[in-house]
Amino acid sequence: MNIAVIGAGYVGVTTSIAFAEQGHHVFVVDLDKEKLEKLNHSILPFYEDGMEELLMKLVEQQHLIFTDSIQAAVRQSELIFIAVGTPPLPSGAANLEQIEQVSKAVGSALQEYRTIVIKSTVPIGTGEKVEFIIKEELDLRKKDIEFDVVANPEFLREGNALHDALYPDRIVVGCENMRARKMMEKLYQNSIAPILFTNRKEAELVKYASNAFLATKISFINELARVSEQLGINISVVSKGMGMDRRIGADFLRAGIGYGGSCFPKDTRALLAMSSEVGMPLKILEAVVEINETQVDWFMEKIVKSIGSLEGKHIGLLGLTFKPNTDDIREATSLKLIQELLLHKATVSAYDPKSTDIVTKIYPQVRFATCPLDAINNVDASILVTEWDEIIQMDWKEARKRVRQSYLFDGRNVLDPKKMVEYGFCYEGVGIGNLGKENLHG
Ligand SMILES: NC(=O)C1=CN([C@@H]2O[C@H](COP(=O)(O)OP(=O)(O)OC[C@H]3O[C@@H](n4cnc5c(N)ncnc54)[C@H](O)[C@@H]3O)[C@@H](O)[C@H]2O)C=CC1
Ligand SMILES: O=C(O)[C@H]1O[C@H](OP(=O)(O)OP(=O)(O)OC[C@H]2O[C@@H](n3ccc(=O)[nH]c3=O)[C@H](O)[C@@H]2O)[C@H](O)[C@@H](O)[C@@H]1O
Repeated sequence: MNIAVIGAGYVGVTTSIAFAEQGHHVFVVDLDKEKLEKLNHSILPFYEDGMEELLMKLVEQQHLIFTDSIQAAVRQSELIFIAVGTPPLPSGAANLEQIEQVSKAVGSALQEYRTIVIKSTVPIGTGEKVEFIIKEELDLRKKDIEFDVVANPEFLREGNALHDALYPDRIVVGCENMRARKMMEKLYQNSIAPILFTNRKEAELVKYASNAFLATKISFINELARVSEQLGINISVVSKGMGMDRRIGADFLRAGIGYGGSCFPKDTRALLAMSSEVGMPLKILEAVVEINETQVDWFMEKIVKSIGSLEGKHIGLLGLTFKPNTDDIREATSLKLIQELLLHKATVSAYDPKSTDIVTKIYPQVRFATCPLDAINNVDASILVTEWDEIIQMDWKEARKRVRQSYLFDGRNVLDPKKMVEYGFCYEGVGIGNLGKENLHG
């Protein structure tokens, strides 16, 4: 099929590559000419391991065409995917400006029947809104052209994006009639993933509910970690025990210094705003957001409790991105942590394999190291913020020799506490308590 994908962000580019890899011809549209130019030269606008090679192949085969013309893409494609951003407004609600702009442009480009598919994460009722805007444009042009609007939310994870787009757990398609459903069945006819057909609003809510539920698992375990610590219980063992029950599931039960990224914080707040708008604010979600927003503060309290005033102390941060295998620092907990450390008048060194350039611009006061060992050279405390393999597997024995004081805070519970104590660290995780105090003055 010929497919247009509007918006060349993480989702637009990844789904375009996945469709092209499945044999479709994809026109990728964006307003950002510089981005299009780079994509044309097989340079991704974000870091995702292994994706550039595939991009290069598909560009060479002309299965992927990059353009700034919505008109040309809409005219040549049977399916039009909308994958633009839906960033948060100050109220927490989603900003639909990009969606509205694209809907208008699609309305003014339509010449014959098209199925328009919303891939972006959008508030309940956006399908109707998009339909209304397109209809309005057609009325202005005095054209009576038929079209359908479908909701087909995306569930990919950054860092695993291509795999998730090619082999999703499920495909959710919200449509309002058989014609649209048939188009979507044709598109996904070779997919091995189960397809759930719903109405449009149901599909829109499945997306928010899924992200909110995953965020709930994280905040649940993070709050429980605070309690475990008081009780002298290791939360990692508790997570393991809970996760062995298939009804609960082991994923998203890892305690840490909080979730970040471009989606969980944004989507939980947007769902809260939607629920409040209909007079039913989701109490659980209010708590989920609050726990996440205070997790760094709680972690900072632990640090201060252990090492005392941070004034003049040298702190080394390991990892800055909101999770490993991405260069994304949107809503990364590292940013709040740096801000707090600087407020406490600490000196901060940091290492990250991918995001140093961006963070340098935000915090020029921070010294950016070239490798993990360099980041903790002569520090009073080391903090693991993002669980990059390179950081987990660094030479921790050597690391112990480099630090000035042996405090080690594991913000992701990924290091082996016993080994760290053996190497001479005083180790503290999230809900794991404090081990190796005897190493403090060694
Ligand atoms: N980033 C992720 O991992 C995931 C994101 N989502 C959702 O997908 C949507 C897109 O997310 P991202 O790709 O991260 O967004 P993004 O903000 O990185 O990219 C959006 C792109 O749309 C382009 N754009 C904006 N207005 C346009 C217009 N009028 N015409 C053409 N292009 C236009 C922008 O230039 C930009 O390149 C959001 O709703 C997000 O919540 C869903 C699943 C995963
Ligand atoms: O809507 C979206 O954009 C996407 O949001 C998340 O994907 P992503 O933000 O890429 O990253 P996740 O792997 O979900 O991690 C999010 C945050 O939760 C944290 N996390 C995750 C798991 C866990 O057990 N504990 C924990 O603190 C991570 O460190 C990270 O900061 C969802 O997993 C995707 O399904 C969804 O499509």
